[in-house]
Amino acid sequence: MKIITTTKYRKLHLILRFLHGSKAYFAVAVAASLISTVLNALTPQIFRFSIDEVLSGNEGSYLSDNLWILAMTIVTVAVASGIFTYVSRTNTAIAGENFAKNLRDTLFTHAQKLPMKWHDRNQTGDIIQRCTSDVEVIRGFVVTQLLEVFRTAFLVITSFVMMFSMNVKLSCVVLLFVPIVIVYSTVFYKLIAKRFTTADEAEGELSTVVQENATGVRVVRAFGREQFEMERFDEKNNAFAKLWIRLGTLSGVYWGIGDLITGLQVVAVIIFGVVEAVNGFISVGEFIAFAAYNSTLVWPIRGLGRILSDMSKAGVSFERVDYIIRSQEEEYGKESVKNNEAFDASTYEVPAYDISFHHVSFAYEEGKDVLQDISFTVPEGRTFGILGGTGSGKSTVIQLLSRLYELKDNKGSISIGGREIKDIPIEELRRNIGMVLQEPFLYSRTIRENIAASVPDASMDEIRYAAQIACIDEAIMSFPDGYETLVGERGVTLSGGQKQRIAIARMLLQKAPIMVFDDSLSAVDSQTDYNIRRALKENMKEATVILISHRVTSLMGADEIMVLHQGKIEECGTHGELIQRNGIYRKIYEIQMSRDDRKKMEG
Ligand SMILES: Nc1ncnc2c1ncn2[C@@H]1O[C@H](COP(=O)(O)OP(=O)(O)OP(=O)(O)O)[C@@H](O)[C@H]1O
Repeated sequence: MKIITTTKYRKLHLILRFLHGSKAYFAVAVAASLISTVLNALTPQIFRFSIDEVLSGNEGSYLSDNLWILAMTIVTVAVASGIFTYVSRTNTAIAGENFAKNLRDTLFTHAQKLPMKWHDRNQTGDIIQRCTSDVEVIRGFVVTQLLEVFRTAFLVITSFVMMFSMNVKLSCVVLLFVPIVIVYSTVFYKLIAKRFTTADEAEGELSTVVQENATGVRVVRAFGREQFEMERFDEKNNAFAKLWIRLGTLSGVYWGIGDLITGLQVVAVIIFGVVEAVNGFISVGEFIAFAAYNSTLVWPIRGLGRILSDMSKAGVSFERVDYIIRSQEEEYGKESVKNNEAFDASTYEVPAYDISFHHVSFAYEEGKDVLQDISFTVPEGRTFGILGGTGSGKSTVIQLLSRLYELKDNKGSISIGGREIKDIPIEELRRNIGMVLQEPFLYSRTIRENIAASVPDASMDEIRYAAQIACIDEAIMSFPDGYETLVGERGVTLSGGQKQRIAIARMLLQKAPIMVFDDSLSAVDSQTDYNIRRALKENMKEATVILISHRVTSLMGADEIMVLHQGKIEECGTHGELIQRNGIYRKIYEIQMSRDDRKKMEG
């Protein structure tokens, strides 16, 4: 998958966009975190004051006689800091979850609108990973690391203000280490960024293998491909593990060297602090407070490396997620229609339904035409059959008709009712074309919901009527739960023919004026195929129908039949004309039908 560059500004823009509706929570979280940091910075000062007060031998002073006041102050500050930490965490959680929800919503909605070409180019596993784990990495960055960056910056400033106010020389010693740690962390950040990209891509490949095997488990078993698939999985799994081991080793080196720098910093502060204390430039209380500030600084500054490394991970995830967000949506329709504010897809009407292909050529990939100079017309209300061997381009014809793939300029034109389909708003076009695809897809929901997917508010009578025409009502009623039977992994396993008929019922319910059957009766027996076609003819007289099939019997009744061969029209005519012509159609017919069958059909 191509990675596009997402600049810092773009990332910031995305963060602000998806924080929409929860910016206030985020602001409260930052403010509460900063207040808690200030409160924590006060504690060493109270220590300092207490120690110096007691050691000064200033007996009789009010505070040395009432040390409980100092103790209570420390407790009060700790409690207040705890409350602000709580406020910060809860608001962070709300902001973070809203952020992730907005981001997931956008990705899902946008992915729905991306063209088929985009889906062909991108692996499902990888898309899933971008919409799930990458979103999680970004969420973690926004709610944890980003807040930590604010907090660390504020902590460093507050601590240095306190330290410089006590002893400039000693503060400079601590300050010396800050750029060393930051430079060191940044170098590490750069080093690790590329490796995270590779690791994420490897995770995507691994998910794809798992997803393919989960969905294609029957094929894997049927062809005895378990060993092959296990080896394929092992290969991806090993590559993935190796990448993470390398990342782990790199992190180990980073943390090891980081420990060394921290140790040196602590030693330097102790040595210089003792020297300053012995020379009387710093009191014992100040020295202890100094040591406390130094230790509170050490971890956030060291953590900066972790934050930066997580930021590099989030940076990669941002690019991966942005790849989806930036991908161009399907062209909606003619610009003039799209930009017309008064446009309402629900009232826009395709004028009439006769379909015309005019010198259409098409290639999925550059230079490899799968359709060549295809021209035909289907008058409104007629049935048009397409016959052809596998890969001859039958499905491509209907995918172009519904604009699942766009026709290139100068490669012919397709029109419905005299109007070019590129000028018809895509929503409207698809609302008028009911399609049953070669491999019907059913949701893991009830049969009723699956049929009603095309018209969610359809009545039970309408649903049953569609199912009766598709010759599936009886079978559905024989299930104990009838139309409420759950389909899929947690429900019944339907046969291929049953799935096809449910998909047909779903399409019939849509009552589209154009109906397309892409080899969608291949899994039903000839008798059921005939029953369905007869019921369709009786009940859907007005519809313009395109029927794709390998089976001559399915097409014989069509008003016109087009025979495709390697993307070209081989023959066109009625069944009778094509039989007379003695060409490829007749050959297929004779192969498929025994003489007795032919007599029966013709008689
Ligand atoms: N999304 C795609 N990307 C690239 N090539 C494709 C795509 N879909 C189909 N093709 C290629 O286009 C050619 C025509 O495919 P099409 O699916 O239209 O054939 P078909 O006649 O419907 O075949 P079948 O009867 O096997 O379904 C084939 O060579 C196929 O490999």
